[in-house]
Amino acid sequence: MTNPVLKVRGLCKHFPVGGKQFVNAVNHVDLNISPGETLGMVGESGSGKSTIGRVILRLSEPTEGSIEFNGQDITHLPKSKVRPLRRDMQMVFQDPWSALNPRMRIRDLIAEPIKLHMPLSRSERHDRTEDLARRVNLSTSFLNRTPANLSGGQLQRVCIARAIATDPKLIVLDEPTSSLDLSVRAGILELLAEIREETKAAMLFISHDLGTVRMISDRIAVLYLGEVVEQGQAEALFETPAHPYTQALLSAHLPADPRIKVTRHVLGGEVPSPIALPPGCKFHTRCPVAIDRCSSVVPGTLTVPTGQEARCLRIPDGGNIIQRKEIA
Ligand SMILES: Nc1ncnc2c1ncn2[C@@H]1O[C@H](COP(=O)(O)OP(=O)(O)OP(=O)(O)O)[C@@H](O)[C@H]1O
Repeated sequence: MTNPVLKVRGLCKHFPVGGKQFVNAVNHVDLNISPGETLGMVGESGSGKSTIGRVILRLSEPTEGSIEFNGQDITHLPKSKVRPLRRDMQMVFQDPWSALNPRMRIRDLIAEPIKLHMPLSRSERHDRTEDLARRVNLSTSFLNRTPANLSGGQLQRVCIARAIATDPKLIVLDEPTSSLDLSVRAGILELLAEIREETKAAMLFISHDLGTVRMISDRIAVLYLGEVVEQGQAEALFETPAHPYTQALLSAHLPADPRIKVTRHVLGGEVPSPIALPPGCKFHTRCPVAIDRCSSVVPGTLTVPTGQEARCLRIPDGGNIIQRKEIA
């Protein structure tokens, strides 16, 4: 097996919010991403997706746990030593308009990371910039324009060109298609898939949209209140979701097709506050199949027959038990 590009263990991020209170945004997360692999991370708003992305790239400091990048422990690396690593780990954000300096030409925006990290001559940089524009299917006629003259999809292509400019080993994409029109999303996803094939970069693809995540991911991690409740191969996770939360997310997302026989789980109640996390399983307050024990016992991680890892006390009861209870 190839060594993972990214190995995260027991990662926690707690934001102090006055007094002795903390927002427990990320709680004991374990992740691996291999070269050429895309890990999709899904969860509702506030589940900690963006925070994980930022902490992994050391844009935000971890509270606990470890982050290994390319075999190097970067958890506590001083900022001065993190800076040169930026060449190898890049990020693409949701909103290309605010990610790009509106006063710069597209040419200079794409050349910026090259200038910062690669010892190339002026003409080599020029060639590389044009080559990058072509790789993201952006006409080179755009290069002398400023962002105001491009559409959202074209600007996101510029952001992707910047992200791949230095041949990074890891790219974190935080909702990269969410601000774009439906009609241009598929094109951006195709581009990302091509780039992954070409470059073998590891990708962490963050999205609240299951359909998008399914299209691009090899594996998927499902987050609830800052915790990975289920993680596994995309196919297995979509076909036979193990955790009641994954089942609820999927059934909410599924089209009403009478040929598909699934139990519909509709989640009741509110997401608890990350300042006062529930004891036991954090999902028990909304779980359709919770039993008394779930409110006091923290479930460990176990592997189900279809390969996913899930944290749920009900799974050892035989898995199917979760499917059986019909919630209207
Ligand atoms: N700087 C901060 N200070 C305090 N709390 C924060 C801070 N940043 C994030 N949080 C909190 O941490 C939790 C996780 O936020 P995060 O943005 O990572 O979630 P998310 O899953 O990316 O949500 P969204 O899809 O809405 O972006 C939320 O409760 C959020 O309010």
